[in-house]
Amino acid sequence: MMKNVLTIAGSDSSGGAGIQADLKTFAAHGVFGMSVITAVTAQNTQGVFAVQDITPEVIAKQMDAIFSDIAVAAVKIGMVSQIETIKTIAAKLTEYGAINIVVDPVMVSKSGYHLLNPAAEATLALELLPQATIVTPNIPEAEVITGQTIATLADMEAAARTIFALGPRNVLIKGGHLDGDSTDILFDGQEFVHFKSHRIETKNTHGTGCTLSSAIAANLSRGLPVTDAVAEAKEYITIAIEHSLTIGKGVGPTHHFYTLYKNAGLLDQ
Ligand SMILES: Nc1ncnc2c1ncn2[C@@H]1O[C@H](COP(=O)(O)OP(=O)(O)OP(=O)(O)O)[C@@H](O)[C@H]1O
Ligand SMILES: Cc1ncc(COP(=O)(O)O)c(N)n1
Repeated sequence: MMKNVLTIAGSDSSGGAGIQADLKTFAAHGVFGMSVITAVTAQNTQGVFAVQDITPEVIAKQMDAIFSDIAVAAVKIGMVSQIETIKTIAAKLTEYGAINIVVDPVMVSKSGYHLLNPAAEATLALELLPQATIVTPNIPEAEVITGQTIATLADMEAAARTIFALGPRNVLIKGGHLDGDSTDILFDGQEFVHFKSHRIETKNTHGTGCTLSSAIAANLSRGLPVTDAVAEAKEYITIAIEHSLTIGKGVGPTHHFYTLYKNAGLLDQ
């Protein structure tokens, strides 16, 4: 039976990141996507120009509407903006006993806009990380959460240990921001697993983190163990970046449906 997967995140008007990337990723994985919108951003490949946060009351109502009616097999959490937003989401996840929770601790957009109020960073770590099946910070986010500097794979492993101590069951530190190969490191409290891909030379990496975390959530919803869920998600994002789309004048999006379109003979249309 098709699994139902929820994203709790912000809307990206240009469709490359946030809710839009998440729903496309869910569709590409054959799961039924649902969304709780935390904020509406006016955004394109060049920057973020305005943000309207959705009130905690309306976020709570969106979660009630979904969880009171539909079985949710996994939840991905992205942009969460404000302290009260985070507290509301954390309380509702507890109330409904949500499972397979993937927390992507989105802080600053590629274009440099603070999508998370810096005053809410500690709340995110305290309230959401303990509920996470897996948390997926990029390097700058891992540096903020830990206060540690990360320049090497060994630094990534050390930061993963520090973040694990905050309560998530697994930590995946993404290596997209280091030079050289793009290696993501998974830590389950016991062992490290490295997921390596060669660095793809492209400027089009808008929404890569959103896409990876949604792919992990989709894979967890199908019952895959965490290591397999991450391995398959890493393959998916690598293909999506390899075939990224030069849309707009700035940092373009990735291609969510490359393999599906290829198999259906749709690529030349
Ligand atoms: N140039 C690249 N070549 C290959 N893989 C990449 C590249 N850039 C990012 N990745 C991969 O994409 C995934 C997302 O990593 P990244 O560090 O870019 O996350 P992020 O900064 O949170 O993304 P975003 O903020 O755009 O959502 C990781 O699996 C990473 O290894
Ligand atoms: C609504 C929303 N959520 C997340 C991101 C992060 O993606 P990126 O770092 O590629 O800008 C974004 N830009 N917008």
